Parts: sequence; structure tokens; C-alpha cells
Amino acid sequence: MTAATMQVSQKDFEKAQEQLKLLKKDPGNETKLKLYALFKQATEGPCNAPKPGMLDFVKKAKWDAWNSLGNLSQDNARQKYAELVSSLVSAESASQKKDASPEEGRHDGYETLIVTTKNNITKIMFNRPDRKNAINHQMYREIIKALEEAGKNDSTIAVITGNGDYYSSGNDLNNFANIQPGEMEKMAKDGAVLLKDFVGHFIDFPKPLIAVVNGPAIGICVTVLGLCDIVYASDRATFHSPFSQLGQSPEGCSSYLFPKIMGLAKASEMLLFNKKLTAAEACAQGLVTEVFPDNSFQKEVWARLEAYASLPKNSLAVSKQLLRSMEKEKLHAVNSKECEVLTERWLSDECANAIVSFFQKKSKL
Ligand SMILES: CCCCCC/C=C/C(=O)SCCNC(=O)CCNC(=O)[C@H](O)C(C)(C)COP(=O)(O)OP(=O)(O)OC[C@H]1O[C@@H](n2cnc3c(N)ncnc32)[C@H](O)[C@@H]1OP(=O)(O)O
Repeated sequence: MTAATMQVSQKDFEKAQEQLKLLKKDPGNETKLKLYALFKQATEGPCNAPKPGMLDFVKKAKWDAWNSLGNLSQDNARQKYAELVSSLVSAESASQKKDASPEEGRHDGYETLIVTTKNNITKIMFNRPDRKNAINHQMYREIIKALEEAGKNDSTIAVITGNGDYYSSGNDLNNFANIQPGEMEKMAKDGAVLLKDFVGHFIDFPKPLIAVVNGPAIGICVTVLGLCDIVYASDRATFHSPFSQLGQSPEGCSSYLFPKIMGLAKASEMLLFNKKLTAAEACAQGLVTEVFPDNSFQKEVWARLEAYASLPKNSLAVSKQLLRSMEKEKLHAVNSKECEVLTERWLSDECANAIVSFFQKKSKL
């Protein structure tokens, strides 16, 4: 080795020591031992320390690592140390770049959702996990936009799911907060227009629409399940539509579809008496297509959906439309009626008291 290389190597060695301190991720014990051994070899030469006792595990491991370098020269040890640090720095910066780069196929322009198209599937993921994916006004509008995009793009199927531990806790009750007395009627009317449009987009969705219910589901996100073509649920999911508890009334065409799906008595337990169903109960009553163990839920469901999404796209679309077309007009009429009734409910004392009670409970915690 020439004097010039030795100089560079010494400089690199010092730089590497500084770079090592800046690493954010622990490189792991094996690498740390290698670094330790190379550092000792580079600064002190071959191992000259007495061998530690068998039970002094840490010192023994360090000694073994240093001793294993034998007669490696100090220059070579410095060089190898610098190379190892450099590889750790490169790996960390590559993984940071990967984390920062947008998810493959991710659609722009959404704040409350993550929308992606991959493997012929457009995935619409509720993304307010810290609010249990409660649906605020912006999110209603973004879901409408995402359904419009998914209906027109090249994907074969669309999937709705939730990010985090909840599927969705339904309507964000803040949609009813901070409304001045004189603005109540406007709030109710605007809310009904938005809701009708939202549910209308589920009724008219032209391709297979699949709900992947990853956790508890409440309110509006339960009722529109009747408008989805398939509902897969984790065994951690629950289904709750506490409308009378909230002084409200059913929406999402559930007043018509739930009795058709599960029979009038079971639908009444859910929609009138706030009965919360487990995933197994919802499956037995026909609202859920199949339940999967939570620990294999994502793997099993997405493998199945990818297989479905490789089927002929146009055949699936026309068949879905055939299955739904007889009911479409009826469903739009039901949607209009439900929104009309809800407009009145939102102006009722029963509803106002329930909302106040939710916020009072929160403020007491
Ligand atoms: C255009 C309008 C259309 C309206 C359509 C009609 C729709 C009707 C419905 O959807 S009715 C259903 C409404 N939803 C609820 O009543 C659920 C209310 N939330 C809860 O009961 C609980 O938060 C919970 C059971 C979902 C979760 O309980 P827990 O595990 O104890 O978590 P937290 O309560 O601490 O939740 C964390 C954080 O999120 C806030 N949050 C959760 N859900 C909602 C919600 N739906 N609206 C507003 N905020 C919600 C919760 O308050 C916590 O906030 P904090 O950290 O305290 O600030």
C-alpha cells in the first residue's frame, strides 16, 4: 500500500467514525461486533488482550471478533471499517428514500384517503386512523371523487377498507358541532344533499365494489355495505348502527336492503334497537360474505381479490350492472326518502341531545 492510499484510508477511517454516529438505525449485534473488531485492529493492531472467561458473554464475543482478525494489517482494518460504515450509510439512505417515495400507483389529491391502483384493483382506504376513520365532510367528498375515478379507470374491481384498527366509526360527529342556532336548517339541508350524493355513488358504481372490513364499523359505513357486492370481514370487526341512540334514522338504503338481506326482525334489531353484531353474526345474517381470522386477514383477502381482479373486466362490469339494475330506481327512491327523514331528525331535540352527550362524555375523560 502506498503512502497516499494510507493517508486516504486514515482520513476515511476518521470520517467513517463520524458517519457511524449519525446512523439512525441500530445496525444489529453482528455488525456492531465486526465494527468493534475492525476498530480495535485498526487502532491497536492484532488482539493482545487476555481471553475473557466463558461466562463473560459480551466481553468474550468482542474478544472473539477482534481475535478472529488475526494478523490483518492496521491499514487494511481501517479500510475495511470505512467500507463497512459506508455500506451501512448507503443502505440506510436507500431505505429512507424508499419510505419517502410515494406508494406505487398512488392517486394524487386526497387528504383523508389513500387511493391506489395496482394489479387491476383500485383501493380506497379511509385514512384518519387517529379519529377511528370517522367520516368528515371532506372525506365524504373525497370518497365520492374516488368512486368516480375508480368507476372510470382501468381497474377491474374497487375495494374500500380502513387504515388502522377501525374500518370506520361512521359519520364524524363534529359535522354537527359548532353550528349556530340560525344555521341548523342549512346544516341539515346541506348534509342531506351531501349524503344523498354519497350514497348515490354507491348505488351507481359500475364495477364490482368490495368492502374489506378490517375492524369495527359504525353507522353510515355499515349501512352502505348493503350496496357493496362482496363484504369480507376480519373476525375483529363488529357492525353497529346506533341510529335511535343518536336520535337519527337509517341511511345508505339500509331501511330497504337490510330487511331484504337479513329478514325484517334481524334488521329491526340492528336498525331500531342498536344491536351490535359480531363478524360471525353479520355473516350468518348475510351482511358479510366471509369472515377471516385477523392474523391472516390481509394476506388471504388480498390474494383472493387479486385472483378476482384478473377475470375479464367487461364481463364483470356488465354482470354486476345486471345484478343491480332491477333495483337501481328503487334504491335511488329509498335514498331520497331516507335523506328527507334524516333532515328532520337532525333538527330534532333527540339528535341534538345525543350529540351533546357524546361531546360531554369526551370532555369528562
Ligand atoms: C353529511 C352527513 C351525513 C350523515 C350521515 C348519517 C350517519 C350516521 C352515522 O354514521 S351514526 C354513527 C356515528 N358514529 C358514532 O356514534 C361513533 C362515535 N364514536 C365512538 O363511540 C367512539 O369514539 C368509538 C367507539 C368509535 C371508539 O372509542 P375508543 O376506542 O374509546 O376511542 P376514542 O373514543 O378515544 O376515539 C379516538 C378519537 O376519535 C374520535 N372519534 C372517534 N369516532 C368519532 C366520530 N364518529 N366522530 C367524531 N369523533 C370521533 C374520538 O372522539 C377520540 O377523539 P379525542 O382523542 O377524544 O379527541
